[in-house]
Amino acid sequence: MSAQREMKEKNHWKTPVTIIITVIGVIVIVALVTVAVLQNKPLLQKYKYGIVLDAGSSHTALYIYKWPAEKDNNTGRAEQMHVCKVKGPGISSYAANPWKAGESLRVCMEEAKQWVPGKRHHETPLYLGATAGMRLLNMENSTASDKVFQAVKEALQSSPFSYQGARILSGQEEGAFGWVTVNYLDDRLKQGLETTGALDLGGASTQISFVSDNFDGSESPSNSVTFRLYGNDYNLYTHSYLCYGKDQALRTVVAQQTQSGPEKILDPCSNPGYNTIKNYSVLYDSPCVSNRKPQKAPASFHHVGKGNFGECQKIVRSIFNFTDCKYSHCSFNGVFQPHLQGAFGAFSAYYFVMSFLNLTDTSMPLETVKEKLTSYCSTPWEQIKQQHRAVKEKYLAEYCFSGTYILTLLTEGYNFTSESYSKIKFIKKIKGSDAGWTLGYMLNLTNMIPAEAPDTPPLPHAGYVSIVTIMAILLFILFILSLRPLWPRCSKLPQVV
Ligand SMILES: Nc1ccn([C@@H]2O[C@H](COP(=O)(O)OP(=O)(O)O)[C@@H](O)[C@H]2O)c(=O)n1
Ligand SMILES: [Ca+2]
Repeated sequence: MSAQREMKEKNHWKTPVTIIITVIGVIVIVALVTVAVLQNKPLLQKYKYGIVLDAGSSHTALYIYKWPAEKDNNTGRAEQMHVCKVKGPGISSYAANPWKAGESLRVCMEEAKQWVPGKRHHETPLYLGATAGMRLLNMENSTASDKVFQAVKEALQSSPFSYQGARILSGQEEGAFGWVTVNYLDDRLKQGLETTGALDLGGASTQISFVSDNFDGSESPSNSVTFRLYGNDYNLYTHSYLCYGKDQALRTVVAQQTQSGPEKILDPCSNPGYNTIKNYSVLYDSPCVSNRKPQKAPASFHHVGKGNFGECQKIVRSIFNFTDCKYSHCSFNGVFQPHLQGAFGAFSAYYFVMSFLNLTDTSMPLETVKEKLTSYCSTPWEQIKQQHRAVKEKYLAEYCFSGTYILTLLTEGYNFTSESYSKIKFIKKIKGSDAGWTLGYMLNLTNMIPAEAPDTPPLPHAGYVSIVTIMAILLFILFILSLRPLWPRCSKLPQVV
């Protein structure tokens, strides 16, 4: 055999070896990179679910949340998946027939079964939290309140979900969980960023919650809520004003006016031309106004609109007590409040009212806000109705009062100045989830926000993938080099002519 042929045969044998080595090498690289890519990343995203019913004074809403199941508690944010508005009034309105309170929830409970996958039903926690409407009913008639809870509990327990209880939230809880929701959705807690204050306006109570550098809780411990979240300590100032939700405040303002002339009131907070007959017993059916009830009241009164912002604001002011304060600073009614600090998110009725009145832009000077309210209040009732045919008359009739109340509460009650007012954002949702106490409440009860910061990996996921890829390629090159003695020495081959 000639030297040339021998060489060729050797090459024939070596080519498949090289191919096999290359294929194995590629497989190893692909396998290593795949392992790196899949590290911590579930192949199929599975979700967990949680349900919270917000039993407010005016209505009940059922919220369904979902979050990635495979991830650690502290990664993958929980988000709102669906909301179901319960038909009819809030559960406290069923004091006379409690079973109807339970019945009212059934439609939304059925809807929830469609949204949460069947095999997750039994492990999905279900909570109901009641706020100021039930706080008032409980004060007025605790037996009726217990019966409403019994009915609600039975309705919820008959669902396939994992019922975790129905209870009245304290004002502090309501305020604090609203703050947790806003800051959680904004990713401020995990990143240890400066937090946003929370302003919640309900129908029967209103809450203000914020972190202030000069508040340590010592001056008024009842306003202090402490949290340790993701390794950061928060000392939150929070207060809930019972009877200062917009529906109870309106009741108080109307009741205030019936004291001077019980047959007819000429109300500056209602549009001119507004004229209805209202029932006294309905107006006074609340512990917020019962002390204002006239001695000899007729069965009904004429509620006539006058439409005057300035006069309306005077009456609104009169429901606040600005004089008594035993602390260094007070908001109103002798309640301690530290200096306002930072940005605020204002949600629930703050948002509904201000968005209707086109007043959500807080860069607008307070003077302009007043001018716009003056104009809305003085618009004839017939014109208002014609311009907003799709809006419920009950809401329409109240916007002059509600706008005036919000402005007065913020600027004179909480002491927002023209500068700090511009730091308020009127919001409904953050990243698709409603602002409100429900999400914060669920995160707390399911221990989804850890007290300590998660052990952050020294490198982000992409870093691991790059390093493993580079190492795999280097290993492969080394391996190929180690096989050098077997390489066909092409350059030394004699030229075949
Ligand atoms: N579309 C809507 C829905 C609610 N609202 C008001 O938002 C408030 C919600 O209060 P709520 O029922 O949560 O009562 P609280 O128990 O929180 O005091 C009520 O005053 C409703 O009238 C509104 O102004 N527009
Ligand atoms: Ca509420």
